[in-house]
Amino acid sequence: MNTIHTRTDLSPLNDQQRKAVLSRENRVLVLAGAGSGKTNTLLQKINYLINDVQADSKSILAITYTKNAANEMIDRMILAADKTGFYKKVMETNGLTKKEKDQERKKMLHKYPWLNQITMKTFHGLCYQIMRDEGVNVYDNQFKIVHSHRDNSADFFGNTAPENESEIIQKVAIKMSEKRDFLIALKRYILDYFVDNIKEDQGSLEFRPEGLFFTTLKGEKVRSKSEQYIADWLFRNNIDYKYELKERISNSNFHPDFFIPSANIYLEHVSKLSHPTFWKEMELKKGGMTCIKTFDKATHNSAVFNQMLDKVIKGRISNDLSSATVLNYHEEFGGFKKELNKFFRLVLDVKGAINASNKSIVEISEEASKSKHERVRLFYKIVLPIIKGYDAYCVDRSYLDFDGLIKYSLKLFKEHNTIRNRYEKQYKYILVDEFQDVNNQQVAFLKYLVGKDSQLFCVGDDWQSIYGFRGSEIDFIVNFKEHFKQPEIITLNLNYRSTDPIVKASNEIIKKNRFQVSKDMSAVKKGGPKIEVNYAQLEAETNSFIWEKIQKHLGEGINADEILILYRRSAMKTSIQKSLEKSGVKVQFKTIHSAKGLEAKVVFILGLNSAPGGFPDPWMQDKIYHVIKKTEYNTLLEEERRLFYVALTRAKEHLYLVTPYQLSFFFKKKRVKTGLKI
Ligand SMILES: Nc1ncnc2c1ncn2[C@@H]1O[C@H](COP(=O)(O)OP(=O)(O)OP(=O)(O)O)[C@@H](O)[C@H]1O
Repeated sequence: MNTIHTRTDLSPLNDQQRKAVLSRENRVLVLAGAGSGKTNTLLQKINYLINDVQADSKSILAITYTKNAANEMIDRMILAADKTGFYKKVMETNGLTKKEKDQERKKMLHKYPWLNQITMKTFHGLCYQIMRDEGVNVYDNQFKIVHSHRDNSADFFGNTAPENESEIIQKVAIKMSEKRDFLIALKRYILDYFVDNIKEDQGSLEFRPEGLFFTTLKGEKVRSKSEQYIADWLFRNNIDYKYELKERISNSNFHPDFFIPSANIYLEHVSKLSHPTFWKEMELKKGGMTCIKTFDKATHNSAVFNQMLDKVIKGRISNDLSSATVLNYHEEFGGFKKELNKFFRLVLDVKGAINASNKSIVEISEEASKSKHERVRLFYKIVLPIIKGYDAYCVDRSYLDFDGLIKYSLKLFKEHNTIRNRYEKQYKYILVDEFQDVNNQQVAFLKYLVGKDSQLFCVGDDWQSIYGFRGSEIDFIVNFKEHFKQPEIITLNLNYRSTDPIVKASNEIIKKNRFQVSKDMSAVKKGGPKIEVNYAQLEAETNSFIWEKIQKHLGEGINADEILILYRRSAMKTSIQKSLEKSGVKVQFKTIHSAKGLEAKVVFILGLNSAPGGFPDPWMQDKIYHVIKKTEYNTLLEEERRLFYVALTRAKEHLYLVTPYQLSFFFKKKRVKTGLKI
């Protein structure tokens, strides 16, 4: 490339990075693999716009995916501007709290007004600003922000609602549980799918594990789904019963399935798997007791079964059953708090995915009713009314949650062209980091915001798109030119972060994906140690492998905070984390999803076995999400591979792939133990 004289020092950049910085095209996508300096390029672009294009700082908008990323961007801009080295020293001061860092950042921004005037925000932060200034046109201007269950860090300057998303969703469910039927349906769902963990392929009647497996509404365990049904029916009808009560008639012990004291009858449920009931009946007869038999066949149709129970049991009870006792939410769920919290987390994630999609609640409800899995159908039957209740609760109190911020900003732009024009005119340069993670709503918003003559400068890596389950659409980056007309697409091919073996291995893995933009990444750092793969029969063996390696690297002078242990599910790290903590070694533990953007000298990736719950486990994504977005096995597997790519590329020098049990099929036919050759 010919030397171009610029006020901004672009000499540290490589040719492609420089090309991106200098581009004057209106739509630019910088597409590149991990560690290639995308964020760096974006920051230099801002410097170039200010120093060379002489753009007004107020006309620059940089959008990041997380609040932390926005702060990091601001920090990097301040560091570049502060020639005294003061801010660098501050940042390097050990033990500064987040609050103190925020204060220092604010002070520095005052020192550099041009920097202060650049808008560097997340989509939510930007929409908050827009709604605060113009929201009165589409919403109550006294609105309060409801914090997301995932991110409580955003600061809305005293404009935060007194309750967060999680608290509201539970409040709504509690209110709805005043209706007995709703409470019972919710409890049944939690017991089946969060306590008993029944899987969708375990057909409700045929699935009959040994022993007492199924939890009844009353809270005890019974042997089959049919028995559970009978127990629940009795509970719902407020009829007291004893399950498998030990009886002794004429010298022999036996356990009739149910005894109902108020009717003085026994109930025996008969299925193909039941032991013969003949002698039990004889014994009961001898004792002058009534025994009623119910049959499995009848339970296939719940209406018929209900009718039968109504007839044979209610008729024999003298009590007035109409005054069923009021069930109390807190009492009913007292013993299942953990499971209930898990359920609500899922509800909130699903709510987010629905909001990120283009589908309405009605469409989701129709789609869900067609699911072949009972678990999925029941989930939406219970959850969609909760989500509706949540939305109504927020509107009543002028609350806006993160999804609401973008939804109403979009509405504002759609319905108020003059306002939209004003923003379009203001932001002449719109830069978006991590573009692979955008969802439908965010792209719709961008399309309103970016004017014909403004520059949209996106950077991202389709190989690192890992939030499909939350609604991110990889298609926006892979098929960028279909969404934004005539773009210039620049690829960066050099990885500055990782050594040669790491870059080669990660390329090799990701190339197996079909839906991707192929890129040729190569390492700037040649040489470097081989990747080590360790698998053993026992978890204790893999743990001692990790332990020894950590000791070795600490001995070499590598800091503990340069050692990162990555996992897909928290169960994978529990035992090793415990033993490291006990010995006082403070390495970083992160889920792969939360390690995005990080780097470390030494990285361990745990749990690499392709068993259910391992990694990869494409079916780990709950089928509940398939209602919002149809997803096939291969698509899910590709996302798993991208997740693995993100994990691999966090490592700068030493990379260890570790698992007890069977090794992942990500490595089949590769050499294992040590010295993986890829
Ligand atoms: N031209 C360059 N010369 C030397 N080092 C560079 C250059 N560009 C980037 N780097 C370094 O490479 C590393 C990765 O850069 P950066 O974090 O910007 O990459 P990225 O592409 O955003 O990474 P990822 O997508 O994996 O999060 C950083 O340490 C950065 O300083």
